[in-house]
Amino acid sequence: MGEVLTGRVPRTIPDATIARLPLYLRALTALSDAGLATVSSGELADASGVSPAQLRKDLSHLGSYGVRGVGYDVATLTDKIGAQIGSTEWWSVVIVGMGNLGSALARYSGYATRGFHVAALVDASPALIGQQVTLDGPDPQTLTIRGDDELADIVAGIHPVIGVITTPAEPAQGVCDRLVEAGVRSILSFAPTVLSVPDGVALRAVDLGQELQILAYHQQHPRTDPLDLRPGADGDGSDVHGPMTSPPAREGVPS
Ligand SMILES: NC(=O)c1ccc[n+]([C@@H]2O[C@H](COP(=O)([O-])OP(=O)(O)OC[C@H]3O[C@@H](n4cnc5c(N)ncnc54)[C@H](O)[C@@H]3O)[C@@H](O)[C@H]2O)c1
Repeated sequence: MGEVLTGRVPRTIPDATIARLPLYLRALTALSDAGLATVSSGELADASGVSPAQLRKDLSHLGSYGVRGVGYDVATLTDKIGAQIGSTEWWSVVIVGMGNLGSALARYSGYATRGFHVAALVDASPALIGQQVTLDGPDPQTLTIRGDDELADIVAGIHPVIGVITTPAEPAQGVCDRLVEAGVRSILSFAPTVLSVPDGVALRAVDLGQELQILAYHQQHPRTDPLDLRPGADGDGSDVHGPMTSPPAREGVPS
C-alpha cells in the first residue's frame, strides 16, 4: 500500500512540527515492533499523545496524507520521518563534561534505537582524563575520557556529529565556541546559562531547574482550561527553551 504523496515536500517545516516528529517516530517504532503494518491517524495520534488534527497537519508538512479508510503505512512513514530528523543516518554524539550528568548520559543505552551512538567523552579535569567508561547496551563498549584540548582532533574524524555540553554554566560558552570552531553544527546544552552560536549552528538547551520552575508556577496558578506543556504544544513555553536554530552571530565569532 502506498501513501498519497503530493510530490512537493516543503523545504521548511515549522519548528513546532519538528519537535513533535520524534514523538511520532517513537510511536511508529512501537507499532512496528508490535507487528502493525498500517495505522490510522487516530491510532497514531493517540499513541503519540497529540490530537488527530494536529497529527494530520504535521504529517502534511512532510507530504504524507495517508490513505482514506486505511491510514498510514508504518514502514513508509517511519522512513519519511526518519529522513527528516536524521535518524536514518548514524549520528555520533560527543559529550563534553564527564561529571554526574555527563557520565549518566554516556551510560544511557537508549540512543541506538534512535540512530545515535556515543563516540567520544571529553573533560578538562586531569583526574578524569584517561579514565575508562563502559557504555551500556547490547554490545558494551569502553571509551577513554579525553582532554578538552583534543576536541578539534576528536571531532575532525566524526561526521555527522552532535556535541552535548554537560559542564557547569561558567565554562559552557567556551566549550560551545570550541565545538563550533571544531566544525560541530548541532549542540545540545544542559548547562543552565544562555549560550550563543553563529548562524548555521543549531542549539538546543535543556535547563532542568527552569523546567521545574515552570511546573511550579503552573501548580501555583492553576487554569481551568486545558494547558499542554509538551514540547511543540501551543502552551509549551518553547520560547523559553531557546530557538531551534541559532540566534544572530555574535561579534567576532566566524559564521
Ligand atoms: N546532575 C544533574 O542531575 C543535572 C541535571 C540537570 C542539569 N545539570 C547541569 O549539567 C551540568 C553538569 O552537572 P553535573 O552535576 O554533571 O556537574 P559535575 O560538576 O559533576 O560535572 C561537570 C564536569 O564538567 C567538567 N568541566 C568543567 N569545565 C570543563 C571544560 N572547560 N571542558 C570540559 N569539561 C569541563 C568538570 O571537570 C566536571 O567533570 C551543570 O551545568 C548542571 O547545572 C545537571
